[in-house]
Amino acid sequence: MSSHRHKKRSVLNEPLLPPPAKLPRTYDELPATDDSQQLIAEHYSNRSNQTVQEREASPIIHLKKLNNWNKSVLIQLYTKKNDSVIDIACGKGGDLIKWDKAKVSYYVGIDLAKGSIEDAGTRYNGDASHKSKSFSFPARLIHADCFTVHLDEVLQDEGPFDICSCQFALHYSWASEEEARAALQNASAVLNPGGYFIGTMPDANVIVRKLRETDGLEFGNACYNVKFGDKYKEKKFLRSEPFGIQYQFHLEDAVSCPEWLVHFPTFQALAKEYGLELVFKKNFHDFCHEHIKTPIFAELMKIVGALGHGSSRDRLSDDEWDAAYIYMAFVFKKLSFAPEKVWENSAEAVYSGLLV
Ligand SMILES: C[S@@+](CC[C@H](N)C(=O)[O-])C[C@H]1O[C@@H](n2cnc3c(N)ncnc32)[C@H](O)[C@@H]1O
Repeated sequence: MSSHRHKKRSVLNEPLLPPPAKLPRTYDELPATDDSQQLIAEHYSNRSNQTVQEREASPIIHLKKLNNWNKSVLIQLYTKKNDSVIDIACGKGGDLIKWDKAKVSYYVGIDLAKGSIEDAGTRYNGDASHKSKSFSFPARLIHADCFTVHLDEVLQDEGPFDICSCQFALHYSWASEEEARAALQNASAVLNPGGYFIGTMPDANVIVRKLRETDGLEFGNACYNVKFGDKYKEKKFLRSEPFGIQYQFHLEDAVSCPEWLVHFPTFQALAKEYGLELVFKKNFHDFCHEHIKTPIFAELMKIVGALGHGSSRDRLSDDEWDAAYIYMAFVFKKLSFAPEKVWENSAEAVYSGLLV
């Protein structure tokens, strides 16, 4: 008995996470949008696939690994064997292996950045110089704008799905109410009743709190930078205008483009309109602290090496841990009696499919 307990403790005690940051107060006021979709698509399309060596040399390698661990945990918590999955804003298919480990039966990945969809195809199929890992599930990759295209119509012969995943991307839909609604309508429309909408995105509470704590309109550290425009010099955001609150985001060696705050209470209320009920939301610090307690996830943390081995060069830095604090995870469940929502804006959007 005691040896069993001792064994368990050693798993829980190691690896050690830094303490969570103090949770922010909820910000109570929020307040526009320009056409930035093109910029976002180009930014992500133009990011080249890194080699393993380039990736390991990244100044935020431990943060990238920690983010991957968070996504893996979320996927493993909510995916059952043989589930079908739709990955909204799938990027370069960085989660394909995670879905393989979760033993899904079918995968559809969709992204606005054509270059990223092509890279995802290469990751799945391999290319002339690299034979890919062979995945145990069939996949379809589609180049489309997930926040304007009606995905249920595009995928009417394939859905509904058990899991809808949107990792590090939902905030791009908050450029306008139309896009935020379309994102949620899509997530709901492609899901089976009882299915899960899982995701990760910036934590607007933390961002607004940090903005208010800083003298100017800019904050960050060696890993990231957030900059608001003069329009927000009062640092007040109207609850009645929760969409289109843009800031410029830079994450070293990863992202440099406009992003939008997602006011969570509004997000939750909108999701409910589309038959999606909140299961949980959690800042990454709390999410990490909670799930590192589970031996298999602690073991996974060691395998992915997010915390490193403790030497000054090989460990999650304080700045990386502080950068993790600006993100959160969320899960919604599709109600079995979800309302039938009709698309209000039926503008036809262009998409092109790429079968892999
Ligand atoms: C930070 S990356 C995350 C990629 C991937 N989900 C991951 O976790 O590795 C954000 C992704 O959102 C995509 N994106 C942004 N706006 C989009 C839209 N309207 N429709 C589809 N994808 C979009 C970008 O092209 C980019 O691939």
